[in-house]
Amino acid sequence: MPDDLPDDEEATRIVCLVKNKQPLGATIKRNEVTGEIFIARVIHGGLADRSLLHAGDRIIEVNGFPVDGMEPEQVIQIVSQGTIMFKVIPITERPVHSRTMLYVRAMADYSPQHDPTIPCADAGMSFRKGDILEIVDQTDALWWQAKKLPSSTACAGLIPSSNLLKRQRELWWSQPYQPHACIQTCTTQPSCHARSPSSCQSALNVPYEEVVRYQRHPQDAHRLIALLPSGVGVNELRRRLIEMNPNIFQGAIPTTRVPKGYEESGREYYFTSREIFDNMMYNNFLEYGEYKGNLYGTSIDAVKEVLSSGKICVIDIEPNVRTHELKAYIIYVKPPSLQRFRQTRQHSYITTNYYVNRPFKDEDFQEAQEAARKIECQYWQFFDHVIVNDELQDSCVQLLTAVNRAQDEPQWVPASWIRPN
Ligand SMILES: Nc1ncnc2c1ncn2[C@@H]1O[C@H](COP(=O)(O)OP(=O)(O)OP(=O)(O)O)[C@@H](O)[C@H]1O
Repeated sequence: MPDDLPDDEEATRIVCLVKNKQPLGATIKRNEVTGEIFIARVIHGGLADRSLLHAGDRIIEVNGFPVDGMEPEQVIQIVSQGTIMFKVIPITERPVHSRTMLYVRAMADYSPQHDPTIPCADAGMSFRKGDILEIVDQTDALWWQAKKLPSSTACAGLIPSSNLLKRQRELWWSQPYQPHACIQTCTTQPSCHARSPSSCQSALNVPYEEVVRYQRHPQDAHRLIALLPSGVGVNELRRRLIEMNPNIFQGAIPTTRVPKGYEESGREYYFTSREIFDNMMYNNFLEYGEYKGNLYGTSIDAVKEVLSSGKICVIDIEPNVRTHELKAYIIYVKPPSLQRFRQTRQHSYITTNYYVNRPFKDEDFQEAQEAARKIECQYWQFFDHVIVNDELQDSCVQLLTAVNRAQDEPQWVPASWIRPN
């Protein structure tokens, strides 16, 4: 160090880095009163972070040019590719990073390129509803830093904080929630609502749902397996699963539908009369609905009975079953392309409100695809697994694999299921 340094000279740090095409991973701001340029935020795992630049450092020079009084845009122009030398006065008291272990499931789609409010679109991270995000920094009340899981990159991206995204509901939450027309949530008993602390409805009011990794203990009850929607073969898949091993798999939905030849009451469904169904409706159902002229219900007690017998309960119903008690694993059965739909269903029969077992028509495929589009808009974020029901045999294998994984391997579940308060 030179001997003649003035006493009041502040300690500076020279940071030299070689920048390729990747972004610097930092944003800068100007103090409007003094004209001084500061590093506003450093993206976790980015180039600036790895080069030991910190939020709050004051930039004095870039490549030998003094930057005080410059517009931030002018500074950015100097920071192009190649070797960059920053002379900075390091921030004296670095804020303690609130590095939290927070994982969330996104309930909305987000694209930084379409967000006029983001401080730097290049530093932003896009996500789709249903994506699991690791929130690595919540220091800023408006802009969090996150990584999308499973993540191969070390570098985080900017995303709107929960509060900010909530305020931008119209912009990002393009599909407001509309309950399925034929399913009515049971309102006759207030306890029905209390039974579903983390149902879809409550999760739809927050932009991010906190999640944790959960693995069922071998001695715990099995997770409920819910297949949806109707019309793409869920009935057939469920039936085949149960048929494969009726000692392990069982259904638990009361219905007023007449059993098909191969069905047994208490195995695929509980076949019951309208009078008994009506009585059950008032004290036993989480939800119920009419489908093709027959009533179906989610009887919480029937599901619990199957689970407490040690079996795996498989139902086909709307995903209102997201409760900490049942820890439902939701499998979405998606229609294949129109062409594959036609090919695979050539020898299959459909039952509608008016016909029992008639061949499939093009309208049926179009209707199923339209219904799937709507279901995806409303519920995609809640699906734990997606099976495209193309080749039936193939779908059965996929279903069995998914069901086993749900029971025996760690999965993301709402945090409220594990710590209800
Ligand atoms: N992948 C597939 N390939 C060929 N046929 C299929 C396939 N999946 C289902 N099917 C057949 O399509 C018909 C309708 O299937 P299924 O009864 O499972 O309908 P669903 O989607 O459960 O609707 P619903 O609730 O109206 O019964 C059945 O004959 C079934 O065997």
